[in-house]
Amino acid sequence: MSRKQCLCEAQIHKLINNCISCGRIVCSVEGEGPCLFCGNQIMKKGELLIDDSQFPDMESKTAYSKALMHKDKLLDFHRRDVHQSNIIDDQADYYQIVDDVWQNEDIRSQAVIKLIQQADAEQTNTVKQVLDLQTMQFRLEKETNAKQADEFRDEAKQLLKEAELADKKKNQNNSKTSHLADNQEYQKLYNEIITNLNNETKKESKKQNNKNNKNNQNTQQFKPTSCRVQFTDEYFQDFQKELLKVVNQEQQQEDIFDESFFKVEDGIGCLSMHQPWAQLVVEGFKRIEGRMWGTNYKGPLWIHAGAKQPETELISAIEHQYSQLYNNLDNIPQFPARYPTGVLIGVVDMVGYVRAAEYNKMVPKEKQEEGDTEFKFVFRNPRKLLIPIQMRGSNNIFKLDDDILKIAIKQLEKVPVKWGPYLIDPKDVAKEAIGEKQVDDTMSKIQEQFVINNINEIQEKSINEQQQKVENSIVTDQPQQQEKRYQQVQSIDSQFEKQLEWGILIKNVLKRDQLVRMANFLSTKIKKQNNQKGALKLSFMAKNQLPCHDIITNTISNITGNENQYDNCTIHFLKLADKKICIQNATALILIGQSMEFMNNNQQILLQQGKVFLVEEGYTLNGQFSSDQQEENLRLCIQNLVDIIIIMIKIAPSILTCDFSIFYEECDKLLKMGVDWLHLDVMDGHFVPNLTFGPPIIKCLTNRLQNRTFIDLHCMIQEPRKWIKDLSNAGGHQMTVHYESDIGNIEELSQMIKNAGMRPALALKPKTLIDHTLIEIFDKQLFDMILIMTVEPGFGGQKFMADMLPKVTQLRQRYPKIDIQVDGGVNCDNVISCYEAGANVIVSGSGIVNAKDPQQSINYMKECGCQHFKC
Ligand SMILES: O=C(CO)[C@@H](O)[C@H](O)COP(=O)(O)O
Repeated sequence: MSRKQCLCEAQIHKLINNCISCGRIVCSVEGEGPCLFCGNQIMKKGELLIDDSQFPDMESKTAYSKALMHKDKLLDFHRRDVHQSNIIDDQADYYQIVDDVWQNEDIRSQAVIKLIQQADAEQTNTVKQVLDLQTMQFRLEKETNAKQADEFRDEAKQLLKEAELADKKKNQNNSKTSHLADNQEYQKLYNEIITNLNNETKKESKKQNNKNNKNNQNTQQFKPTSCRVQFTDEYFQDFQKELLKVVNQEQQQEDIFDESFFKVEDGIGCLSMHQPWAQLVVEGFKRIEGRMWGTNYKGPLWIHAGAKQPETELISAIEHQYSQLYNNLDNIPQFPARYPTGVLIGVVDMVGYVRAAEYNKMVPKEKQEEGDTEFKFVFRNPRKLLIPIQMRGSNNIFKLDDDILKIAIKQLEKVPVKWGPYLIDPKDVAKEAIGEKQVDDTMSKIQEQFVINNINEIQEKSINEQQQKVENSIVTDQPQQQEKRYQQVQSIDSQFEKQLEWGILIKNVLKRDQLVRMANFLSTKIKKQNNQKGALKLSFMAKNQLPCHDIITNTISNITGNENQYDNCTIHFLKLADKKICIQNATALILIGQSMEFMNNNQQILLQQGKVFLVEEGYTLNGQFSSDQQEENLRLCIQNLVDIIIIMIKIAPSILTCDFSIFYEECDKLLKMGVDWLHLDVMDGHFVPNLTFGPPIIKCLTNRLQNRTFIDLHCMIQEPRKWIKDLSNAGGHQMTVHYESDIGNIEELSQMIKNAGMRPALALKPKTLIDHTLIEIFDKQLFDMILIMTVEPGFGGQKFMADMLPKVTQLRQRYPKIDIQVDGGVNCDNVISCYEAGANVIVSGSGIVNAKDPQQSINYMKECGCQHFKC
């Protein structure tokens, strides 16, 4: 037969061999000779490429022949005996029955012969063209050998059916028969395999035991494997057990638990997740994450949202799932506004994990948020990034890049979580082997928690009802009656104590005298708290909602006597226990129930437990609370506070006119006078005809200032994007770039500044008019602040250009909330006109530094601002 290409892969014709170059399966139709695909010489079966010269010594030659013998022995064992066990595996789905080695050999081989005959007949198949004289048309007719091929195929099919039936029958009959017991050679081989497996298993379990600190081998869990194995006699049941051990070892490698592998050396871990689940984690909805692998990693775990864009339908479905999961709680917060992809989005505390079996016992089915995964990671304390940071993800838990970490920490926002219950107690997490008793304990704890939660809900409801009654009885706004209302509210105290471990930050609503009264009111509550500490702690622990939010807000409404005012008021409950906190520019801060140390202008103030302190707007407090929490917590906490503070009026002295030989001392002096920001003018000698300083000098200053103030960088430089990273590293909090400089793609530039952890701001020179292009830019909210220059940039001490103020007015009308800064020639004589135009951030160099009494100038500027903005 001449050589022809054939695609049967030796399923129909006899196998010659595989091509060792391209892997083609060569059948007898393709025959020996060069491979018809790649041209490489096809070796015949049994032919070896290895010659004696490849064995340097006798020893390796003997080893090689021994290996060959061993291979033959195993193949022999496999060929002759394996059919006695019925092994079903996934591969079988992909192969035809003729190729199925597990089938009855005799009948199968007859069927194969028939198929070969059929194929050969088809090979020589000829088709005749026949002219139909009736229709006068040609038709095709098969020659007799083709018909014969059809017959062969039918016979083969029949035989294969028989083979299948015979195999089934045989398996049924085989169940009680030992097939190997009388064959000593096989018995020996079997024993050999079992001994090896046993040794391997012992070694492996020892390793596992050491690693996981397990003492009890019996706690190892065997899991079903992808290969279903059914053995039919006792003898093979032993074999099965041993085999399962091996399979389980492999399985355990898949179901990875390797502490060293997932330990993020010297760094903070990050986990990549798909949206929308990732966002739900950092916004406090998703508290459990299921994985097929385990890890002992604990502590802050950053969450990266993978690049895959989630479908709208998927988002709705998952949001629906979570609203159901929380039983459509009334106080369930809004679902995330955005599900960004390919970015770092926040951080949670990884408490540990629970295994699937424990999870199923701990959490009722309807409350389970994770499906069929072995390890359930337990998350707490979610914090989200105000601005997600673009980055790539990776597998498993990977180390977060230090640079990204630095930036990310600066802009975290704490997420409220108390509205919904946690179903797993951290104490029950990450126990390797949980005994029956422990499980029971855990169950009772959870049941207890459910009960307590329900009681609390009922109590809260009744308190709210009482509160409502009190409110309804209020008819006038006379001060005495207001005072009476406090008294009434004070009497509702059963739940109130819950927030005594908390601080409250009230922004933008109460006047100073109102705050003092509020503080006094809360003080009386604290006194009560001191008398009943133990009981309070318990109820607080069991409660999973924001403590007394309604009571506080209602009290504020009562104090102000104006419910609508509450619309502008933001109240933040800050959990202060065990936290170090540093505060800047708080409107009002009432701290309750904690001993803390503050530093105000280098003066240490001890805030004692049980007392309330009020921090007025404009004050800059810096300091630390004594605590044994990690440094990390401190930084996160600082950022949480800084982020939630509304910036109203800011006095930002320009230090251009100060004495640079005592740079730090000059800044320190200004800070002690109560200024809000430091405005640093960075000039490059190109964009403006003056040179000042750059990142190294800024860094020296910020190092000494130790994060005491907000560093406002006014960059009068030609290529601002070149300097973003350096300026951020130098300690900048805000980077103002000039519209007239080489900004390139403005959206990209703004994003780059945000990514570097700074607020982006845009400055306009006096000659730049606010046109459509600029309005489009500002409408996109690319910048947090707009700087209207009221002098030509480059030098301090110039004359204020009042004709720039209409620009400020124009912007304020369109953007009521944005920060608008004025810079150049601003002093006590013109500051009111700046406020009136709508500016809220005042840069003043010579107006403060060269003033007769700088402190007085600062105070005056502040007072005018407060009066104008009624804050
Ligand atoms: O950016 C600049 C000048 O380019 C300003 O920051 C001035 O340095 C402000 O100083 P005074 O005009 O208030 O003296």
